[in-house]
Amino acid sequence: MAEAKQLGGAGLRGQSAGSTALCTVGKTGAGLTYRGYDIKELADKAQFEEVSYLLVYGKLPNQAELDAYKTKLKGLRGLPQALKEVLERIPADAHPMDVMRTGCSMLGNLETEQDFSEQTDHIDRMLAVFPSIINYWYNFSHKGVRVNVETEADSIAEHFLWTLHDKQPDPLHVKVMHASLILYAEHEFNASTFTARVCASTLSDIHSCVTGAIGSLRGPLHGGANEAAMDMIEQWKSADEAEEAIMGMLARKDKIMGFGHAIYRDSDPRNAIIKEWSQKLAEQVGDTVLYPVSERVEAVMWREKKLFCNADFFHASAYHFMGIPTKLFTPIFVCSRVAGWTAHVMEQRANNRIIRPSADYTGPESAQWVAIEDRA
Ligand SMILES: CC(=O)SCCNC(=O)CCNC(=O)[C@H](O)C(C)(C)COP(=O)(O)OP(=O)(O)OC[C@H]1O[C@@H](n2cnc3c(N)ncnc32)[C@H](O)[C@@H]1OP(=O)(O)O
Ligand SMILES: O=C([O-])CC(=O)C(=O)O
Repeated sequence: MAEAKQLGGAGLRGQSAGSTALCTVGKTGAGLTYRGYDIKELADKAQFEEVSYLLVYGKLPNQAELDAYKTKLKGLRGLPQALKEVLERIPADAHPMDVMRTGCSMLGNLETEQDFSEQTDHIDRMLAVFPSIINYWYNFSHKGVRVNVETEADSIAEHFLWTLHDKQPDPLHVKVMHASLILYAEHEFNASTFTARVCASTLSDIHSCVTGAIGSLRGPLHGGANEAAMDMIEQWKSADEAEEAIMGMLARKDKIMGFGHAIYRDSDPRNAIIKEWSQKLAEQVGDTVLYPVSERVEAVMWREKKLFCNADFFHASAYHFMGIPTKLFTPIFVCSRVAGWTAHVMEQRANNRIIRPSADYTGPESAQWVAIEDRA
């Protein structure tokens, strides 16, 4: 394991803002772990529901617990009529992350958390219904179809793909979705999780915490990078063309989306895992362009800048190969990260003090009052 990145300067980098038992990120000797379990082992061996249960309920479920949990989640996929009506009014050209934000917020109006003792029921509900929200809106606004969201799918991974394409998905795609949802589920005090914790620290309700977190995840420096990476790589018809374009972008000091990380120094452990799945999917669809382009961009970025792919970069091609529209990439991140966000909300609530840091004042020392008619 490489040394931890030297952290300092702006963006609260390197400052501890609290403690957590949920996750280590880039910790020497540990890397990325969820409650002590290595990410590679989880992504290889677990279903997403085992991981969401681990995060929210504090332990890996045994078979009976997993079965009961999945049955419960399956029963929570339906959309209330009032939420369907709201989704039907959101235009096709809306940003899908705005749809998620509104969907979560509307759910909070219809099924308000009245007391923190209800928190796990609301968390289970959000995990189960978020894929229904985005795919109901997508199918209605783009195809005029009111898709059935009460599918027979065995898992959240399968339910997402089933409600997107309105048919039972390819088992390989379901397997990849499990891995993807696991990789995205949790990442310590990243920007969106910190947003959720700040909101939780005011003793606000769980839908407000998650709605705020969705807003933070939307930005291209965070979750939105997977879509931005896709928009970039699909422009190029060959690896050579990609290399030339990347060299130009670096010369212009453009940001290359899907590269770099606030904490990791020389690799993001999620990349190797999703990259392997992207390669398998490329073989399945007979791709000869997108995967080689992605690999070349990865090589050039490392050669030129020692910048590495983060979790988002190979997610772009992997999702694309599964027929997922680019605009739905970041909402999938929401369907996964809601497990981590809400586990953090529970952790914050269990040992709360309102989060309220200080600022270094940089304004004028003292200003003289000027009457409005005398102002320049
Ligand atoms: C799931 C996730 O949210 S992962 C993150 C997804 N975001 C992206 O992929 C967006 C692209 N990446 C970035 O903007 C950044 O790497 C961030 C936001 C992830 C991290 O930001 P920081 O911690 O401030 O980056 P860091 O301190 O390592 O930057 C060091 C230098 O590398 C540059 N750099 C970092 N990432 C990139 C990049 N992707 N492309 C080009 N240059 C970069 C920075 O501009 C900086 O240069 P400077 O010193 O001349 O200003
Ligand atoms: O940790 C971060 O800053 C961003 C990230 O990779 C994530 O949230 O998954």
